Amino acid sequence: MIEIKHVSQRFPGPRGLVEALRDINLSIGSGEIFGIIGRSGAGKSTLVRTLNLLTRPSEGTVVVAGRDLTRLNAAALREARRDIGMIFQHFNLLSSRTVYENVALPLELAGKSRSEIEATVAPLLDLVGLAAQRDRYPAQISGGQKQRVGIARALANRPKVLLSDEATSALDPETTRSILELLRQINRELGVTIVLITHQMEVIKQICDRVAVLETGRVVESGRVIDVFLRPHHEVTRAMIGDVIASELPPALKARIAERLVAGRDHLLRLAFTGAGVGDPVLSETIRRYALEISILHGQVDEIQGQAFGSLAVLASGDARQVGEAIDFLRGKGVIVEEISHVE
Ligand SMILES: Nc1ncnc2c1ncn2[C@@H]1O[C@H](COP(=O)(O)OP(=O)(O)OP(=O)(O)O)[C@@H](O)[C@H]1O
Repeated sequence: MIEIKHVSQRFPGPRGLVEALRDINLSIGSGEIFGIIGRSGAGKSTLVRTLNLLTRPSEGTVVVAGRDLTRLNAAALREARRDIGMIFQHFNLLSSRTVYENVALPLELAGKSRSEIEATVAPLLDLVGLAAQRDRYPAQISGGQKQRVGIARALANRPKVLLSDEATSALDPETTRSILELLRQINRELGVTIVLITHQMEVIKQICDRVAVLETGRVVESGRVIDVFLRPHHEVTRAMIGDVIASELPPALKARIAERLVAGRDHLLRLAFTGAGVGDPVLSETIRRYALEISILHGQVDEIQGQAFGSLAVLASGDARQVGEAIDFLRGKGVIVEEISHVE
């Protein structure tokens, strides 16, 4: 549905060119919920603006629903943008218009008749749960309800793609969950492809099928959400999924661990497991079988789209052969084990 090929974006800055996006390549399938996550300044806003060509990339192509947006003239681009709905962090509603009139706006701009507008807007308000609020003004509804209006408005032109730019960042956790639930329902019922730009891993965990991690304008990691959680490669990804990585341990502990790693009897391991493994006593069984001493440095149990996921950082003491056998045993039980050789 969306093919981003070799997209780079450079802006003139006070100290020369700023490379906001560097050779981005992403392929997002029809009906997918795809997350793009990154820290502040990573290039998320620039990427989302490039996806509907609000910003023209310095290089590369953006194909949405079979059309290369970079090759269209202004009129054709306006037409192509009807396939792309967008929702925003601050909702961008018109305060002088009611809920109904806000949702109707894109249809008015497209020259639809009053009856066509009513026939489209009424079911959309039902879908987002705002039928009873149709004559209220934005100032008279909650933040979550405002975002529901934003979603209904974005769907008015029956887009194939919905772009969400930090749409839940201004909402409390419970409202965030309900908005994400609504987006998932829209994805399933209407088949709309959704691209979510966010800095919140919670958003990715709750509804995304796949994720790309953006850092200094590059995609540093991408894949199925569960796979990225199980085997994060990049430090930024680890930090974002809340994994305590060696470099984030308290300095005094880090120094002690570094000494113990050098001495050779200790091994710093990251264990990750999913599904049934989360409830299994596999670690205690390993300790018993291989006569290891294990100190747990950090642990978390989480849920990714309803699937349990756990990760642990442990220091295992024992001779190299014992530890090696224990690692093989854990891997045999479906645990993903990574040995971290040094702490900096
Ligand atoms: N119009 C512009 N002119 C110059 N530099 C820009 C422009 N837009 C973005 N940048 C720079 O590009 C980089 C990426 O910015 P961008 O706003 O895309 O990041 P972001 O990931 O959305 O960050 P945030 O989460 O803080 O909004 C930053 O270094 C930013 O200063």
